[in-house]
Amino acid sequence: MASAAAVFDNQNREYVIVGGGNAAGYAARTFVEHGMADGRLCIVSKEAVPPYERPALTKGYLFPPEKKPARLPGFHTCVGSGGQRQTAEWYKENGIEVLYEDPVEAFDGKTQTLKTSSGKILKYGSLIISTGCAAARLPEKIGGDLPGVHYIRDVADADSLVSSLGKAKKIVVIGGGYIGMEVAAAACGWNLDTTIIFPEDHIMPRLFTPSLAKKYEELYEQNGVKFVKGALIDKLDAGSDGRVSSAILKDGSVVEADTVIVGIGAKPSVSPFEAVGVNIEVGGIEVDSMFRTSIPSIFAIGDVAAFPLKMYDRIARVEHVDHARKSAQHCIETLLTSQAKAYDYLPYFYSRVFEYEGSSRKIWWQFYGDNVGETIEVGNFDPKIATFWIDSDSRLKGVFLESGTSEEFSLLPKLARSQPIVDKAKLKSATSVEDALEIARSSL
Ligand SMILES: Cc1cc2nc3c(=O)[nH]c(=O)nc-3n(C[C@H](O)[C@H](O)[C@H](O)COP(=O)(O)OP(=O)(O)OC[C@H]3O[C@@H](n4cnc5c(N)ncnc54)[C@H](O)[C@@H]3O)c2cc1C
Ligand SMILES: NC(=O)c1ccc[n+]([C@@H]2O[C@H](COP(=O)([O-])OP(=O)(O)OC[C@H]3O[C@@H](n4cnc5c(N)ncnc54)[C@H](O)[C@@H]3O)[C@@H](O)[C@H]2O)c1
Ligand SMILES: O=C1O[C@H]([C@@H](O)CO)C(O)=C1O
Repeated sequence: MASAAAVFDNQNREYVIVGGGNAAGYAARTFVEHGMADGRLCIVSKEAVPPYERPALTKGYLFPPEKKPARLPGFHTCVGSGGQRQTAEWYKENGIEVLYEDPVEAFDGKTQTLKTSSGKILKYGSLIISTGCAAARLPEKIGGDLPGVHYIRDVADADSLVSSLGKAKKIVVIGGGYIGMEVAAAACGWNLDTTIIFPEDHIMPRLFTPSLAKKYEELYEQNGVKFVKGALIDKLDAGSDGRVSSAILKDGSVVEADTVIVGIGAKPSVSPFEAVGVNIEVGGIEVDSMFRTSIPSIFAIGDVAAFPLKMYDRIARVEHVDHARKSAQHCIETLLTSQAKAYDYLPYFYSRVFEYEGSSRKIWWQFYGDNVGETIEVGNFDPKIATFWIDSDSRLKGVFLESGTSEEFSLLPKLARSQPIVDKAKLKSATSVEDALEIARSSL
């Protein structure tokens, strides 16, 4: 590609964002807010549509047809945080060039050029890598690519899943993390026979305590969902029609299924940017507190960025939308204003399930901070429950709340950010979630 830039001089771009996902949408907004988008910004996207709020794909998108599912253009960024809906027209009106379905396949840092799959050569002034993650897959040799086996990362995946759900009777969900929990709850809305299979002994092992997980598992069981815990998949088998027909577990047991949804984690999409510098511990492109990589004028944001999590003094990758939004805003603001402001992120995760009309119980939870130290759980899940993570110095490090009011939820980031010393005995003796939150508030 060495001479490409000279040949394709008309392909010069001042700012290029690679990846048209959640972070890209918020980055584009920040360019517009600073009057720096018009004729100067180009987004190179693998997908066929402008950036959208990815969380919707395992929530409103999977409502059954009669329960008014969410569809594009309804949830383009930045509506998820109460902002403007940036449709394809919005990008045009703001003079932003978007190349659709044309992923970047090659990168040359010396000549500052990118090559897309259609063969376009783009020379950039500044490059923002926002390629996100891709779903981890089960190997092809154990049936990971059989018809009827689904992964869910983008709207095309979600469309394919919806068409399978319409015909499905028995579904198997592999993985007990976010996708597993959200897709299994969605399947209840379609009245499908649903089994979740995962290797750990409880759901959401990265965040939930065993006791918290038990409450949610019971709710899923009341909705008819079956759990197979501590189990690994040996292979997925196909029926005579070539479609998946069962999951065979390592212990030899067989779980029948006409549709399988795999949610076994995500991998940062670093290719073709490996040379920019990959962090070996957490994966992803390594950046500093202003999202600058090791190469001048190249930045990385969102799921793919391995950044300094200042509060906890460690390098982290965060695969959640709040960080995608905030990292995008922070990176573009510091880039365009030359303000040397360090990103100081407070981790925030949430989920909402059983939201469809007619569901017997909606659930919605939020977590802020770090889930380290001992835990104190308050409440019976009727509907509220709270968990507090407290370190050996009695500092509150993390807090989880189910079914809070907006006022209660707004207390959580204050607590997790300031990490007050709490009276553990008093917190343990709290008679209700409201009481526990009041005790925590009074320690601020
Ligand atoms: C189904 C689902 C539900 C989720 N729900 C929640 C939730 O409820 N709450 C929450 O906090 N988080 C949730 N997340 C996580 C959240 O969506 C991500 O953290 C967020 O999308 C990250 O934004 P991003 O821009 O970094 O990556 P993405 O949004 O994944 O965007 C990356 C984009 O880059 C494109 N791309 C990749 N490689 C190339 C290339 N070489 N050239 C061009 N384009 C490329 C991809 O196709 C994609 O469009 C969910 C994720 C999924 C998959
Ligand atoms: N509400 C949310 O924040 C939300 C919702 C959906 C998706 N997401 C994001 O989407 C991405 C993918 O989600 P996910 O649920 O797949 O990842 P995850 O990391 O939350 O969960 C993966 C789960 O897969 C299981 N697992 C791992 N390896 C396995 C294997 N070989 N066989 C069987 N099971 C295995 C484990 O039970 C683990 O909990 C993540 O980045 C996640 O943060 C977030
Ligand atoms: O952050 C989110 O954005 C979407 C949706 O609210 C957009 O309309 C969604 O389901 C989230 O959790």
